Amino acid sequence: MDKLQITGGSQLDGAIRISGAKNAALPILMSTLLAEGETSIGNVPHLNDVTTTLELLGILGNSMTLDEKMTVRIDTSTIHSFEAPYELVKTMRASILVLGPLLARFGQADVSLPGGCAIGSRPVDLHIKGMQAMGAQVDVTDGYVKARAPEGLKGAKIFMDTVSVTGTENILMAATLAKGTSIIENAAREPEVVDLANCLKAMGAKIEGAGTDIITVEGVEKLHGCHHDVLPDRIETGSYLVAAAITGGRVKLRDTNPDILESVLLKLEEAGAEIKTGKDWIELDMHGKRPKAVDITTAPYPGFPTDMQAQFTAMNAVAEGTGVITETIFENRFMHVSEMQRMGADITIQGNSAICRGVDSLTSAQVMATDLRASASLVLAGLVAKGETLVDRIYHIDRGYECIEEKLQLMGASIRRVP
Ligand SMILES: CC(=O)N[C@H]1[C@@H](OP(=O)(O)OP(=O)(O)OC[C@H]2O[C@@H](n3ccc(=O)[nH]c3=O)[C@H](O)[C@@H]2O)O[C@H](CO)[C@@H](O)[C@@H]1O
Ligand SMILES: C=C(OP(=O)(O)O)C(=O)O
Repeated sequence: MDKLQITGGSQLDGAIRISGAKNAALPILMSTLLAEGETSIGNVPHLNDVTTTLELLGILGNSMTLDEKMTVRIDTSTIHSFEAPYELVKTMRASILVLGPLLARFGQADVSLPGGCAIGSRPVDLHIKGMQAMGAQVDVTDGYVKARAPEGLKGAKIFMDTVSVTGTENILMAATLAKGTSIIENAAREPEVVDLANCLKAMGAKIEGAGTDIITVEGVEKLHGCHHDVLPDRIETGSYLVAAAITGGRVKLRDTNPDILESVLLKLEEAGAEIKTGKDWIELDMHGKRPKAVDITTAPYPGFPTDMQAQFTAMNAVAEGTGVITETIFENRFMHVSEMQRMGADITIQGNSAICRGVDSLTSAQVMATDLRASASLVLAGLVAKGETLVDRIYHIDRGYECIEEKLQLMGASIRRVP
């Protein structure tokens, strides 16, 4: 199994391009199931989760082509299966996103239950309640969500008890082909939900309010193919900004969007970074300084993203002063802390908070990644640790970071993939 070997100590300095967002690409690729004819999706990131998604769409019977620029063309006219099997769902929870589109267009969907994962229990009850509210018969048996709506779905008013990103996306996709009007209240406002809504609108869907907490959908009879480019990955962007900040370096990130990263940019400024932005670029310069510790509380968008929490924990671990990180979205998202402690970090967990007392330096160790962002945070810690850090189980990283070692090398990091 591959590992990442990092020799700490280089101050990063360079410019790189940001890829399309994993968390937008996955629902958007799933949304092509709703469209009759061919849809093409551009700026798709080259990630393991994308490969899994294409594999799943292939199992359902779609014909697909992929060019060297990562534009995916999907033709749904040959769909012949309505089942997302356990083998794929267990490697990628976002597979649950086939539920809404298959049910809305074909009146049936069998999706393996994703189950829990390293960061928490992650139930899908809100997805199921949404489909039931639209008139589907849903049974959870043999480890599968089995949903039927032979007469089609009906528009409904749906209140989300908890703000759920993929829950909102699943219900939004289902509502596009339901008869009548659906209103999703307490909807997720994440930019990836807006990007999905924009793609659905290009297919002919009637949607208002995406990006607010009330989304209204007027169901239509059919959706058609379209072209849509996936928005830039704000979490990849944030991760490389922290990589520059933690090493006292500087970076210019291109093909990104500063407008969807406000909470993260403000925290980096509080940590002492100088930040400049343009329409599609961000420059961060730490001027060789050590970052100052910051307090963070994760929250749904526009709050501070839980997917950036581990990276800021790494930065606080070597920052000046003490920073408190509070995780409010997932119950078990501090798996990186015990690995950072093995590298000499002074972090204590109290309930859902991590109290980080910045140390002068970390020391290298062999560490193990437990989930995607935990893995990224260990790479960041490795960039400033004395000696050679070896990050194991990097298949987690390959789920969500395109060519991470090449991008870090371009910024001057000493990192390589080893067997
Ligand atoms: C593919 C994708 O886009 N993944 C993102 C998505 O995950 P995902 O959409 O799975 O996360 P949710 O927004 O649904 O989870 C938010 C909270 O709601 C709870 N919940 C969710 C659904 C449900 O039916 N019942 C329920 O109780 C979850 O356990 C969690 O505590 O949003 C998360 C929160 O920003 C991010 O960390 C993930 O990177
Ligand atoms: C938790 C994440 O992804 P997923 O929901 O796909 O597990 C993530 O992107 O950090």
